[in-house]
Amino acid sequence: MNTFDVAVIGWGKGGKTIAGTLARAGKRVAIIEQSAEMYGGACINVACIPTKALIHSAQSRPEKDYDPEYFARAVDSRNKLTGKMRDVNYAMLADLGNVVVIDGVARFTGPKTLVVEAGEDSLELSAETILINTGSVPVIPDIEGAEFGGRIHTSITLQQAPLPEHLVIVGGGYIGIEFASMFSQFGSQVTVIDKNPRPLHREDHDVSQVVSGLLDGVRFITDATVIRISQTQDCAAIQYVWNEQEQTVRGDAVLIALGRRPATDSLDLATAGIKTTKNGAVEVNEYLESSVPGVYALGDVNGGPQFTYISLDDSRIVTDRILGDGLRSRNDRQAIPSTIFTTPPFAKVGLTEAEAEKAGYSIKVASKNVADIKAMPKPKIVGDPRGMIKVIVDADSDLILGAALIHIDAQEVINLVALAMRHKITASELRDTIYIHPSSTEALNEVLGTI
Ligand SMILES: Cc1cc2nc3c(=O)[nH]c(=O)nc-3n(C[C@H](O)[C@H](O)[C@H](O)COP(=O)(O)OP(=O)(O)OC[C@H]3O[C@@H](n4cnc5c(N)ncnc54)[C@H](O)[C@@H]3O)c2cc1C
Ligand SMILES: NC(=O)c1ccc[n+]([C@@H]2O[C@H](COP(=O)([O-])OP(=O)(O)OC[C@H]3O[C@@H](n4cnc5c(N)ncnc54)[C@H](O)[C@@H]3O)[C@@H](O)[C@H]2O)c1
Repeated sequence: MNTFDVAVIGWGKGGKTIAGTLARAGKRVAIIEQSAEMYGGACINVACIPTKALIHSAQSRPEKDYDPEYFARAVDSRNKLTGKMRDVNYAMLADLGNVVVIDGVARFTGPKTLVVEAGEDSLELSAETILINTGSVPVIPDIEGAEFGGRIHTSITLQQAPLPEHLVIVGGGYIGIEFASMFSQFGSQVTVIDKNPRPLHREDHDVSQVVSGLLDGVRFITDATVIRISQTQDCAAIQYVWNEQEQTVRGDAVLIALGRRPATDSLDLATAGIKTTKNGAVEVNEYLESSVPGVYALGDVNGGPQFTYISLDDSRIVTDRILGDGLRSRNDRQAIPSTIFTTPPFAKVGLTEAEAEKAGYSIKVASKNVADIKAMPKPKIVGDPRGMIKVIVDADSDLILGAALIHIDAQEVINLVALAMRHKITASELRDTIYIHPSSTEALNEVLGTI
């Protein structure tokens, strides 16, 4: 039996960060990854970075026509970028004297013991501290014919397939909207089907409407129940019920984007006595420790918000637990921003207007379309004055409760608003702050001046 101080299962953002930190602090660390194509985790290989590289290529293309060769070149240059990042990520751990990289699929054989299997080979190991960082996998819906393969894609396989002429996306959430925006800019015809009355149904009506409006030419079918997906050599057919009538839409590729669930199937958690929640996440306390002391779960696998920066923050909590004073916890988290990388991007933080009202706040809403904001020249300079800025303010305390920003640079400006929320900087203070000109942030002077 090989013995380590720490075993990390999965090379995700949180796991790789903490593996390096603990190794540098003198711990003997094993990092176990099931695929050599995934050294560095989902973010750099198949998720955040490659999709944003493709989005950048799509945005850089002024034409709107269907151009599969341009797409193939964009995929090729994206693959070169991710290949380089994978090599750098591998070396960051493999070059550390205290780290052993183990290739294979890990599963528990006891609370502190694992077996790693790779083909015919297997390796047993034990560690006092085990960090589960296995990420998430796409949800497969209970819809007839909804099996990945052929013309039916996950967000990962679609990125490597030929450019579809007509892409049908089932699910109008983060992935659905980002991919609809990107593929329509690559020249594909795109249809999005969602079961809810509108895409991004958790957002305020006006916000969801402005985001949908950015997606030029994309057809949205909402309030629809998909009942069957089938494929032939020529096309895929998606049958759905809308307004009590059965309808069919055909495309040459289908993307199923109905959420992602924690990747725990391969781990045999029950053998170790590690409890899971009803959606299969590792059940953890606020310090991310599972029901077995010394076994922690970081990133998507613990059922928290599915973002790379949350996995990174999970690593701060667990590092503090192992090397620090152990006080940091996920209860400290406030105002977590997120961005959907449409063109221009949609960034949000905190409560929507509807959520704030439901929570009983007395609110003021500062809202303006970007085109009407006089003191916001940046979008006009770059030629894209679409979008809106909406900020929800607590009328009693003047604190910001939430914001939705849809404009050039929104993914940057949202970090400022989130910081203001965390540090209780009031809306009036944000309104009266000096900002760079010309920038997108300076819009806050004017928009917050409306309330
Ligand atoms: C298309 C797409 C775009 C996204 N874009 C963004 C974005 O722009 N910004 C953002 O913040 N988030 C984005 N996300 C979400 C983000 O990718 C995830 O939240 C993040 O990567 C989760 O990281 P993690 O640390 O949980 O683990 P992951 O990075 O998922 O790593 C888990 C690793 O564990 C390995 N593994 C699994 N089981 C085993 C096992 N039994 N044994 C050994 N190895 C195993 C896997 O191969 C994988 O490498 C996106 C997601 C998708 C799908
Ligand atoms: N830019 C980013 O940060 C980024 C980008 C992509 C993904 N992600 C992460 O990945 C996660 C997963 O994204 P996702 O888009 O798969 O999930 P999601 O939860 O964001 O969206 C799922 C969508 O599917 C719809 N839906 C559910 N069941 C349906 C059905 N049977 N028929 C039709 N529609 C149905 C929902 O109404 C919702 O709009 C996100 O929650 C996010 O955390 C982040």
